[in-house]
Amino acid sequence: MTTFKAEPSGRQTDKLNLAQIVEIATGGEMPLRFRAYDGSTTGPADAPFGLNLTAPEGATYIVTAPGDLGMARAYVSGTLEAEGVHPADPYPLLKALGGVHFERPPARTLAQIVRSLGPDLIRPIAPPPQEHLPRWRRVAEGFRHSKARDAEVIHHHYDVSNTFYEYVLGPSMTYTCAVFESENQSLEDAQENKYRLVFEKLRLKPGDRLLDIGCGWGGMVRYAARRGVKAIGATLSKEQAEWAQKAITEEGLGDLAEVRHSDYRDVSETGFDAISSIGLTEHIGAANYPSYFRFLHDKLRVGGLLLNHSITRPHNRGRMKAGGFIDRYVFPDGELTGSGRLISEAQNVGFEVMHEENLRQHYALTLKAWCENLEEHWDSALSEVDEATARLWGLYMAGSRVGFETNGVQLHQILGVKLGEDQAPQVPLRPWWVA
Ligand SMILES: C[S@@+](CC[C@H](N)C(=O)[O-])C[C@H]1O[C@@H](n2cnc3c(N)ncnc32)[C@H](O)[C@@H]1O
Repeated sequence: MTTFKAEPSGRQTDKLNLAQIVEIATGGEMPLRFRAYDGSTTGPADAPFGLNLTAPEGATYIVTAPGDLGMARAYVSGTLEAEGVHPADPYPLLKALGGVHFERPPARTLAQIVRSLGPDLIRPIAPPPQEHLPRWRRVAEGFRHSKARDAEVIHHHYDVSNTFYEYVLGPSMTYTCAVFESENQSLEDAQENKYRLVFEKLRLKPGDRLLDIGCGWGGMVRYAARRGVKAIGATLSKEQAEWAQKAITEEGLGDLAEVRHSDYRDVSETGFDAISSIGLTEHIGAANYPSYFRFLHDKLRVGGLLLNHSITRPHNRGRMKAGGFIDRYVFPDGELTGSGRLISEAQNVGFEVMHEENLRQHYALTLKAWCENLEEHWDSALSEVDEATARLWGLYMAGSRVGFETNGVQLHQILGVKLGEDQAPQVPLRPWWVA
């Protein structure tokens, strides 16, 4: 790779073309082919993947919102085209870009860039105009996670189209990390493994009562009901609840299973034998962890078990918000912390934490399978959602896969048990499930 020189043109007064600006932004280590509408090019000409900046609008997105937000806006607007990859799965391109250190250039170089782009490009610009990509209002901490705001945010992500999710997720309609016995196992089998693992960790048996919060399309609820467990699921997504109730009826599980369109905080029943929370914690915000775990503790009988399955950070320091385009377009208000923080918060309300398991490699495989599904059903998917939405989903799933592979994020299952006043042990001596 060539090494970037701070003054590629030799004189600070010279105007830079778009390729030179990209060279500066990537520290001279552009691993992809890059070409722009001004005719300039950079990066290795024989690289298998490339980026093509087709219009000034794309340049403006990139320069006015530095980092992944601007790139993502340009990409979903179609003014930054990826070459050599399918839009359902830009993973190879993102993986190559993952090695680039985007550095802020020195002030004089920045001034030169601004001069080069000119006032037309350095101007405020609305985000891509697609209606389905609302620009999320930033709200102050105290207003995030009100029931109304959470309902709005969940509606945005989950009520896209059940059919679109069927294409991406496959028949299990499970939108969380699967558990793979081998890299070649099918997604369907791996999702079944995950449900079995949760079911067994929770020591469920016929006649028990399970509460599944953030239940999605009801996969866990139906798995448990098929095995004689009375299961209630709660989801904030109306479309999910309708889909799940229909599936419950069609399978003849109506006596045992129920999925409600409801905030988990509105579940009034108590005395559950077990609670599963699979992919919900990411949505609730770290400030709410104490009330979240206290609520779940209150809902269990003594000896009842909680299985908390969620994306985590690999450490317990620093910022928790996803930031960038994920925060703006995919999971507004989502927050991640390390598993240590989740375990502490569960312990602080009285759970005895018995076990934790990190499944990060499994989430990378799950995301790979979702991208493959989207690619296979691309044309049909485009009759359900517009192309910008489909491209956005491909981008965020492939980017998340890179995140799990590079340990930017992890996935933890945490198992806790509610003790009685005497603090007596409530579970067998050794783990009772097959890993
Ligand atoms: C990533 S999905 C996981 C769905 C499901 N557990 C699965 O594994 O497929 C997250 C779920 O959390 C739900 N959710 C988020 N906030 C919620 C809340 N406050 N109350 C109830 N459900 C919520 C969403 O509606 C969605 O069903």
